[in-house]
Amino acid sequence: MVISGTGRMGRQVAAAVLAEPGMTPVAYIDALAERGAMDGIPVFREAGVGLDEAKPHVVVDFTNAAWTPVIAKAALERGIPLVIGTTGLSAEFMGWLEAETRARGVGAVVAANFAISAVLMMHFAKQAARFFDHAEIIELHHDGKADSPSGTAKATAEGMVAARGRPFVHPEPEVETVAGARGAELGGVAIHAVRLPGLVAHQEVIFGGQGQLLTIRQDSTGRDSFMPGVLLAIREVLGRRELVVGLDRLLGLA
Ligand SMILES: NC(=O)C1=CN([C@@H]2O[C@H](COP(=O)(O)OP(=O)(O)OC[C@H]3O[C@@H](n4cnc5c(N)ncnc54)[C@H](OP(=O)(O)O)[C@@H]3O)[C@@H](O)[C@H]2O)C=CC1
Ligand SMILES: O=C(O)C1=N[C@H](C(=O)O)C[C@H](O)C1
Repeated sequence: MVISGTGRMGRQVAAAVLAEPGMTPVAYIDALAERGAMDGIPVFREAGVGLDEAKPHVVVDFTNAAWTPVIAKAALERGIPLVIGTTGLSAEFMGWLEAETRARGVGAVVAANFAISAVLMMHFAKQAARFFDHAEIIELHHDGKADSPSGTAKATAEGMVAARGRPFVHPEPEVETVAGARGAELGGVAIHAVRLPGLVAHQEVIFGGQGQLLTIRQDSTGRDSFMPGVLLAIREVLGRRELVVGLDRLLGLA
């Protein structure tokens, strides 16, 4: 296994893979890395060189929307399947990945969230979506997070709108005394992003109706929450020949 990214998630994946029978982290690839090895694992800075030297069965990427297209291109050119957890990826890149995996017959799994509790939270939010006209999302993350809103929040809102077949009702303020007070908006769902030290990754989906509220809340209290999903995706991607978006598809939920 080659791990793209030596950040919080890359290193957590390396530890999980190391502890998993039958899996070995053979190298990291990190374009910005200053050291030649981390945790006893060699670090390559150039994608092609790293893949040619390490010859992995799978690449796992947790980096940044600027880097993921680079490692994805290098991996697919070599026929190596990918598991991608990086969020904030462009629609253009996702379209390219869909076409490229299909054309080459090489698998890729892209999931905004690998925690089973988050996958279920998104699943339940989709189920509730057709019973309410109003919904808002509060996502809460650590203060080091690069992208806002979170990929999970976007995927949740998109899934809810698709499940319902039309946008939610989004009440606009008559007067907005501080710009952005109503948050971002996707398909009528207001999304509010909280960034604080002390948080890991959390989300509330709040549905409002006549005299009632439904709140679906999910908490990742540690990055170990993502590891069973990542390991499942690594195993599954080897048997795939095209792009799979969302862990729900690997869990029989979609
Ligand atoms: N799908 C899921 O379940 C989860 C997804 N994520 C997503 O994973 C991604 C990484 O998260 P996290 O590990 O916390 O982030 P970190 O900031 O800790 O790590 C990011 C990694 O990407 C590298 N990187 C950043 N920018 C670039 C660039 N322009 N070119 C090349 N490499 C770059 C960093 O290199 P360096 O350290 O050398 O600067 C680092 O190795 C995020 O998109 C996050 O949203 C996170 C948790 C769960
Ligand atoms: O950056 C993070 O930490 C996380 N990113 C993913 C996202 O953007 O949804 C998944 C999880 O929320 C943790």
